[in-house]
Amino acid sequence: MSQPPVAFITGATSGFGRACAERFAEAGWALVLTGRRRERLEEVEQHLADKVPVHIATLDVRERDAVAQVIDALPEPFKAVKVLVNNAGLALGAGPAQEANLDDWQTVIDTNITGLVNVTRLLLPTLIEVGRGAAIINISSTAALWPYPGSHVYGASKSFVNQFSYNLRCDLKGTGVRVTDVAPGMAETEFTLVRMKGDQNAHDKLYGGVEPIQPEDVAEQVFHAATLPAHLNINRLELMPVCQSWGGLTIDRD
Ligand SMILES: NC(=O)C1=CN([C@@H]2O[C@H](COP(=O)(O)OP(=O)(O)OC[C@H]3O[C@@H](n4cnc5c(N)ncnc54)[C@H](OP(=O)(O)O)[C@@H]3O)[C@@H](O)[C@H]2O)C=CC1
Ligand SMILES: O=CCS(=O)(=O)O
Repeated sequence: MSQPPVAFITGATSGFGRACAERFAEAGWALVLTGRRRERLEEVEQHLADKVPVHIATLDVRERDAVAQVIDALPEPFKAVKVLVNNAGLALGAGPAQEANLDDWQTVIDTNITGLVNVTRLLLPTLIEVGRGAAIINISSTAALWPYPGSHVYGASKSFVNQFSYNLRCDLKGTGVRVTDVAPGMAETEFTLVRMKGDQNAHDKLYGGVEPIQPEDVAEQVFHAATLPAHLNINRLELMPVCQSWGGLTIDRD
């Protein structure tokens, strides 16, 4: 009997990553689920393991050696990763750049840029070996392209993800490996709780009285992009809730 295809998802303990795990499981994919919170990984595993093969690995994507170890130690049925969902990421703080905490900036850069690069580079040989039909789905953000006050390093880190995705496509030409940059706008996950360091009021205020994107909405788009016919590549997929649009430029007057 043939093995199910394997999806490797970073940040599968919450939000988009967890919803992606559920979406791929629904379609019968085997899952490699990673994140820092072990108990959350176990919870997701428990929820999905009666449907599909699941391998969990506690992993901080910032740690290159740990990423290499997790990939090297993948059990046989999980080795041939066909889809990588680079989802792990965060923002920290929402105040102006001049008030930002430099350690927070470093964490955002290390996670959203270095972490994503670590996982991508170390899985590229596998993805290339799988070849036609393989896919890298990178979660960037509307903040990659649309500036707003307080986005500073977060938005810039997502611009990196966007351009890295395009540049990967250039280098992967001829390998069959697709690359898609998925750029969601405002979505209700643990993102704001993390960004605002546990401030539940900030979470409730942002998502109250509107209809934000839900994790399942993003998972559906990720799954769609990852399972297109093998000759097709969505380069960038930007997604907003209907309640969100642009505010225009601002002017500082005397
Ligand atoms: N919510 C939103 O409005 C939007 C979010 N995004 C992006 O989507 C992605 C997912 O965020 P979202 O689901 O919203 O937020 P959540 O906070 O719900 O999920 C973030 C996930 O990233 C993981 N993570 C964070 N840091 C690390 C790390 N160093 N190593 C490994 N895993 C890590 C967390 O797992 P753990 O803590 O267990 O390690 C968690 O599973 C992020 O890249 C975010 O920037 C993009 C556009 C909009
Ligand atoms: O990436 C997250 C969306 S936003 O908070 O930057 O608008």
